[in-house]
Amino acid sequence: MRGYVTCFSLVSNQWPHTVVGYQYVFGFGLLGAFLFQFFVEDRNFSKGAILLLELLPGFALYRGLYEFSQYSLTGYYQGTRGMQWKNMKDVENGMPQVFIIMFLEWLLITPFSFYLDQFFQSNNSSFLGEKLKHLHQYLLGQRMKVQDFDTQIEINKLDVLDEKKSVSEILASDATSCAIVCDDLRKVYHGENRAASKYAVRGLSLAVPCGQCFGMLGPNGAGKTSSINMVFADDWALKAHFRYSIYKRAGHQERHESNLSILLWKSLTGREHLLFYGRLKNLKGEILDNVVYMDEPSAGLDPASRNLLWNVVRKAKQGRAIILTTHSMEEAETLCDRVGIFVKGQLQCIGNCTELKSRYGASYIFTISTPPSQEDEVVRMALELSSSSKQIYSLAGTQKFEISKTDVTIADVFRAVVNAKACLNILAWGFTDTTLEDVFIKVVDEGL
Ligand SMILES: Nc1ncnc2c1ncn2[C@@H]1O[C@H](COP(=O)(O)OP(=O)(O)OP(=O)(O)O)[C@@H](O)[C@H]1O
Repeated sequence: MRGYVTCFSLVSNQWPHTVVGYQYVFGFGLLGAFLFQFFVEDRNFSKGAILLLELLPGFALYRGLYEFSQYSLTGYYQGTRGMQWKNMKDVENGMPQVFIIMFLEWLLITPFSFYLDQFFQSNNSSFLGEKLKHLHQYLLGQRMKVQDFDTQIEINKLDVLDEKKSVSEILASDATSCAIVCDDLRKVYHGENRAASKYAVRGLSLAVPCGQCFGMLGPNGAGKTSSINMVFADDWALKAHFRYSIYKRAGHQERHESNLSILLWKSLTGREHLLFYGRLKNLKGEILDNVVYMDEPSAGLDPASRNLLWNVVRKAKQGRAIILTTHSMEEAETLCDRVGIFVKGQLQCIGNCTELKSRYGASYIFTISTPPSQEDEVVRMALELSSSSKQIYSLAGTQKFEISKTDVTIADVFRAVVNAKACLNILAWGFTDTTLEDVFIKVVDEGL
């Protein structure tokens, strides 16, 4: 019995499986005692049918134990020694078949149990477990489908291409002041069961020098945390595409090696890999200790604590590279020397906030609030200011228009509002240059 419990426990060490294992053994014990045993003892019952029943592991085990008990009972009353090897030849006891069946089933069930064990443990991230999952998908005819899978990820944004170019130059040069250099970083989440796999990070190339704070912006699920986790967190595998500036620091002769896959351990973090290879190259601690990352650090903080945090970050920036993810445009403008906006795992634009605003902000934003009944007059007024005025927001009398900078001057808008006050009940109005938030919305809209 114990052998079978062990066999079923192998399926998983989680208790529900063990309970099922015990129930199986117990159930077959009862069936054996109240059903199968009568067939065995009935001399007229077909031997072939018994053999078929013994193909069920529980019955084969029961038959073996039953025969052992019969021999020991006889031995007890007749003074013999119970079942011995020579008794294997007795045609009536069927022990050779039992041993053969159990041996063959052991050969089959052991790897199968191991397969189930690896496959069903949801938190199993072992290499073998992953391979078995893929094998399972393959066997089910579910060859791994990677959502929007492109082996060659296309980048058509000039600023992003420039960043990629400078990463290549940094990797090609002997010395660099960059604390972080990511080259073509990618992350794929393999779908559970029949779900398609997904590219969470698509070819991120980024160089962050010491003393710079880089802001990662993007909508929920854009791949910011996945990118950061690949560099820093404990339980993520590094891809062979990912190279750290450590190799550059390690010396000229390492360049060739850095372009090849290096030995990566799943149990080590990006930082620990850095330390390991760095120490092998006799690098000093301070080189390895100059990177900080913050994932939405001010989320949930009150304004006073947030200001305090921002001051600390500003001070900490000296001599360190900081990567920060945030949904607060104010935080990005306050702390970041450069920002990158991510959409669907891909960097859509990169640069400092002023650059991005002037690049993406060819328009002013004209906001005006009136009673809802006067909305149409306001739209007419915006169109009079510029025929290309574009309404970008309208709710309960508050409307926002995008007006090209080449079409109007600030004075034109002031004049139009003063004139409109004669016939419209203007509750509030504003005229602003493009904000980082506008850039964000625009870039995200384009990228989706
Ligand atoms: N463990 C995981 N398994 C499968 N998919 C995942 C896993 N973690 C993240 N994803 C998916 O990868 C994509 C990127 O997620 P990620 O958390 O990196 O985005 P994010 O930009 O940090 O989002 P947020 O701003 O909400 O933190 C998302 O579509 C997410 O659903």
